[in-house]
Amino acid sequence: MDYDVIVLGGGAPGEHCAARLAEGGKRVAVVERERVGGECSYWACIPSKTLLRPGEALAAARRAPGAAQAVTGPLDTAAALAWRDFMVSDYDDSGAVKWAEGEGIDVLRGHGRLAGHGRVTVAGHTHTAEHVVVATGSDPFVPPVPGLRELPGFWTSREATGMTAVPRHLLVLGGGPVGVEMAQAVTRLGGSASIVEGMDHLLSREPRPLGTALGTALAADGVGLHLGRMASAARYADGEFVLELSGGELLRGDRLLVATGRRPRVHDIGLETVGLEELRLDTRCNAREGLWAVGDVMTPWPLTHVGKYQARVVASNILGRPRTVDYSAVPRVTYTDPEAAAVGAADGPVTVTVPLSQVARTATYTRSYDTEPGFLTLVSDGTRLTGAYALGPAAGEWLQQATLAVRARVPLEVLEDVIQPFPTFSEAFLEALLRLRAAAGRG
Ligand SMILES: Cc1cc2nc3c(=O)[nH]c(=O)nc-3n(C[C@H](O)[C@H](O)[C@H](O)COP(=O)(O)OP(=O)(O)OC[C@H]3O[C@@H](n4cnc5c(N)ncnc54)[C@H](O)[C@@H]3O)c2cc1C
Ligand SMILES: NC(=O)c1ccc[n+]([C@@H]2O[C@H](COP(=O)([O-])OP(=O)(O)OC[C@H]3O[C@@H](n4cnc5c(N)ncnc54)[C@H](O)[C@@H]3O)[C@@H](O)[C@H]2O)c1
Repeated sequence: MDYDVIVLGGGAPGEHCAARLAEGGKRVAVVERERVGGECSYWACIPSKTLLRPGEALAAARRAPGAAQAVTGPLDTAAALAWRDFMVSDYDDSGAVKWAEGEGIDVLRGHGRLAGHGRVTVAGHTHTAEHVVVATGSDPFVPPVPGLRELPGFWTSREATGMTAVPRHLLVLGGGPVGVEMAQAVTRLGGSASIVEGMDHLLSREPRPLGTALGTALAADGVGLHLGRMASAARYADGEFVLELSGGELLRGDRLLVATGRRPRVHDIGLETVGLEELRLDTRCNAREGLWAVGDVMTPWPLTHVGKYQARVVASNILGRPRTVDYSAVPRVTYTDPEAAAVGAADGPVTVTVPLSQVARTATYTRSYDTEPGFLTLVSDGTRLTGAYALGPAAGEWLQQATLAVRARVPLEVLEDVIQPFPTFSEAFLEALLRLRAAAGRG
């Protein structure tokens, strides 16, 4: 055997799996055909969060009397884009490769393909290993809207996160996390944006109240919202992209971002050579003897932290410590301002909502504390927390106590006995838990 484990795909989950295995004493190689670090590092999480941050910082200052008066000039777009370039290492993965080598991981450059059990062919050479971990990620999905797939020059998330100039008006097809984050980034970097979303609320995978409240916040930023609308045609005319909506309305923009979801990258990876027509995993993320998968290629939630979680589960199993995945408490955060965060179940027998305006932190955070959308919803089966979601400043940070509570199955009585610091957004849990216990008939 050349290796104990070959990881096919060097995105964040693949890297993470390889590092855990190398730490555990395994001989590991990662196969990567593009850049070590994958989508997240260069064209997804990192650049999108970096592009959102200048607008968020500026808006926070403008909401705080005293700081607002110090904001006298426009946002420096060139500096914001240069920060993005720095954060993606100018699209150069030599730092990531150096890191991998430092961990004792071999990087095999080129397109990898399974060539039978425990065999992976890269650049004409076949390498052998006891285990193979498929971590090939996902590609953007472009829907079959008439004219769209043939349209030259439309953006997917790669071009949007890599923008070298801010669009005057960005048309966004799809109101999921990619669409809403990029629409707000563009709007706050000095452009404008409209979102067309087929469902009747943004963030269609999340609870309706969360997507609806985010819509209110984005509309206040000036983002145009066309909800419950499908594009019936797309074209380029007179120097502009044109989206025709069901009902005949026309939207125009100098750029078009298609953000309508992603599909697993399973094309030409040789699944048939190991007798598989498709990847199906058990709760250990195992497809068959010696074949595992992590990350977007096979996941209930295509998120970096979920892929890295799967990676830890797989590494643990390969290292002889049996472990299975538990998806009951998957945290999701959309990094708009305000943030939209959710974990666990969207609905349950007992559900309560409290507005953020009633916690003292909100009033110390912004002068417009009672007019901005913000809330915390808790979902329970009557004895434990089974889900939670929130919209508000840094909601992705303070909602994580709900992630722990759901995952650890903390009884409501214990949660209510938790001391929350004053004044924090976390104090919203106090009132919400009181109401939850009353609603569950246990107050
Ligand atoms: C705009 C955007 C923003 C996002 N923001 C967030 C966020 O804030 N937080 C979050 O948790 N998630 C976010 N995501 C999702 C996150 O980017 C993905 O979940 C994550 O990148 C998946 O990692 P992966 O390793 O499975 O796939 P990838 O990152 O795509 O990595 C797979 C790697 O495998 C390589 N590869 C594929 N096939 C082969 C082959 N046959 N041979 C050799 N190499 C191959 C590819 O080149 C790639 O480098 C975002 C996604 C987008 C599009
Ligand atoms: N902050 C984050 O964690 C973050 C940020 C960006 C992306 N991501 C991940 O990347 C993945 C891809 O994101 P995404 O936003 O592209 O996908 P998505 O599947 O989450 O959202 C796509 C949206 O497009 C809509 N849609 C699909 N076809 C349409 C059509 N023809 N017309 C109008 N609307 C249509 C869907 O209803 C859906 O709301 C997500 O699953 C998410 O997990 C995460």
